[in-house]
Amino acid sequence: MTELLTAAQMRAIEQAAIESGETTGVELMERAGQGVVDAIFEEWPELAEGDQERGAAPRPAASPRSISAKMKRAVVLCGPGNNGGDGFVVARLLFQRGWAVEVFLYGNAEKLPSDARVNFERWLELGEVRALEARSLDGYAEDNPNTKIAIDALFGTGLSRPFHSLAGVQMELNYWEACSGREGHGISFPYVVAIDVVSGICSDSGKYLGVDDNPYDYCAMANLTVSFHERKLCHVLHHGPRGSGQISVCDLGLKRFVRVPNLQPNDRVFSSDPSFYSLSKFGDQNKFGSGHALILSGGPVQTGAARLSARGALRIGAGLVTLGVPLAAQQEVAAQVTAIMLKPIETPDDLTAVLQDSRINALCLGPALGLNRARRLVAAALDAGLEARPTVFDADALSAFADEPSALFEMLHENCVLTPHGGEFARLFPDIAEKLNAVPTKGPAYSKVDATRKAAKRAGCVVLFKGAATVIAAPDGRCSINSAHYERSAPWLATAGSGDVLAGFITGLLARGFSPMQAAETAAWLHVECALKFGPGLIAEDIPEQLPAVFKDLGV
Ligand SMILES: NC(=O)C1=CN([C@@H]2O[C@H](COP(=O)(O)OP(=O)(O)OC[C@H]3O[C@@H](n4cnc5c(N)ncnc54)[C@H](O)[C@@H]3O)[C@@H](O)[C@H]2O)[C@@H](O)CC1
Ligand SMILES: Nc1ncnc2c1ncn2[C@@H]1O[C@H](COP(=O)(O)OP(=O)(O)O)[C@@H](O)[C@H]1O
Ligand SMILES: [K+]
Repeated sequence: MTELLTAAQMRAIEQAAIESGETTGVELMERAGQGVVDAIFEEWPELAEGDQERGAAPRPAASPRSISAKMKRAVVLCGPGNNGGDGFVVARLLFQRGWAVEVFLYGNAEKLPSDARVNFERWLELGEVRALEARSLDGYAEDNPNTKIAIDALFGTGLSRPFHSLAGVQMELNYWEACSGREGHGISFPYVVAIDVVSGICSDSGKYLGVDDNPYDYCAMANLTVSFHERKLCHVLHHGPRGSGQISVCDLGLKRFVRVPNLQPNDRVFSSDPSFYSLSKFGDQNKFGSGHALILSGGPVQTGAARLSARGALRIGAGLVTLGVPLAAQQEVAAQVTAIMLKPIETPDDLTAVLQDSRINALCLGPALGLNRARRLVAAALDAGLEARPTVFDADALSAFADEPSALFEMLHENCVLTPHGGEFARLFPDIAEKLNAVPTKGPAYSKVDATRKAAKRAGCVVLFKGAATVIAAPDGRCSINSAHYERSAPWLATAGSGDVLAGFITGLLARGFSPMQAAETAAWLHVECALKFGPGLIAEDIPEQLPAVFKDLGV
């Protein structure tokens, strides 16, 4: 598992490294700038061709007047903090490779923090710094057709309030990002490279601060974002993935400092993957050794969702899977399933009777269950047979409590998992959703991580909040994110019934003995893997059928 850091955690790690005496802020900034340059040439190797080292010796050649039109050009936009400091380092390093580099500063050079100031002065020995104004980039790409790279070093982890003051510059970066790499009308546009965080995005939440509508039309965006040490939360949350382009992480040599005292295990957020948990089956267990999952179905013509869940639970390795079906839907379900078993469950008493079998060790309620049926069955589900039986609540089992979420929370126990999408989340946790959806006016803004942690605490169980970034949190603060972005982008997963399969995956893993947190994390990760395995054209029925191939790839 890799870690996803908040700005405060990153600062604490840097601080610990500097206080240890092993490094200095200036040295870290140099490594950061070098990392950005390395990442640029790794992403676009053709840009490195023909570069000739100028060496480090100061020379006055950077004056715009003495720059040849044939030289590759970079424009570097530096801000008032250390992110700007990284920008000055990048400017110097590109200059030393023989590039024409033009540097703009937003803010007062006198007020730059000390490390950034050092690099500002180093740059001044090589070239000029112009004041960045709203219209500074108007017509820039057209007037300077050899501009290959634009560096966004305006704000990084320190953005604390909305940044609208340079709307013209931000829109130009947005336009360049969209047009770069494409030839059109004889003009080529530079690639936009953001240092650490795309300027305008809050590092902890991934939200463009102060923005409530579509930010992709007018906020700064990047083709490549180069971050340091570990990815930040913004790289996987909210607007962050789309705004960041690709992510490259540069190692600053700080690994030793990750365990600084103020990083408590449950304050940390990880990127979920199944590397910690074994999916293999061992020994000579019989089928009951892998558990028995019960999935409750809705009534006639509403059985498809539960069947998808059941198929998911069986494929992921539950030893037995039974569908609990009302009498009127028995024939319909029986005609559609083979290895999956059926039990008539009409009333709460029927459910209580079935659950006396303690071998049924995982339960799923929700997919197309119907609001009334859900409301009637939940209490029996939580109260019968096995104590604290692992139980997944999805879809209708969540919405059924929209009027009185606390009635549900009072019944839940620590082995439950709630799997809301955005709408269901807002029904169960309206105040939290309101806070999450409000236009953020200052950073760090309230994030999906904050919201899911708070929800898990309130519900007293694991909450898996779905989306392209699925956030999973436990009441004690443990949290991970399953991100379907970048190389794991899986937009085909947003298809009817896909969430039902996920609920089945979690239930199946609970039946196999996974803890609620492990089951949710592993299921969410495998869900995306299945979508990637199948690719475009995926429908919900295909998802469970990819598991054998995914398991094979994993060596399960
Ligand atoms: N601290 C370190 O040792 C290192 C820091 N690094 C870089 O430093 C960055 C963090 O630096 P900082 O903490 O200085 O933060 P930033 O450089 O992101 O900017 C903070 C400054 O911007 C101002 N500001 C915030 N929002 C504003 C707005 N909307 N309009 C105008 N001004 C605004 C703040 O008051 C502060 O002066 C990282 O993202 C990374 O790029 C790297 O060099 C690696 C080493
Ligand atoms: N853009 C996306 N990329 C990847 N996965 C997504 C995306 N949008 C939604 N998902 C995933 O698809 C599933 C949809 O579930 P849900 O909304 O409950 O749908 P349904 O009720 O139709 O089953 C969830 O697992 C969610 O995390
Ligand atoms: K930046």
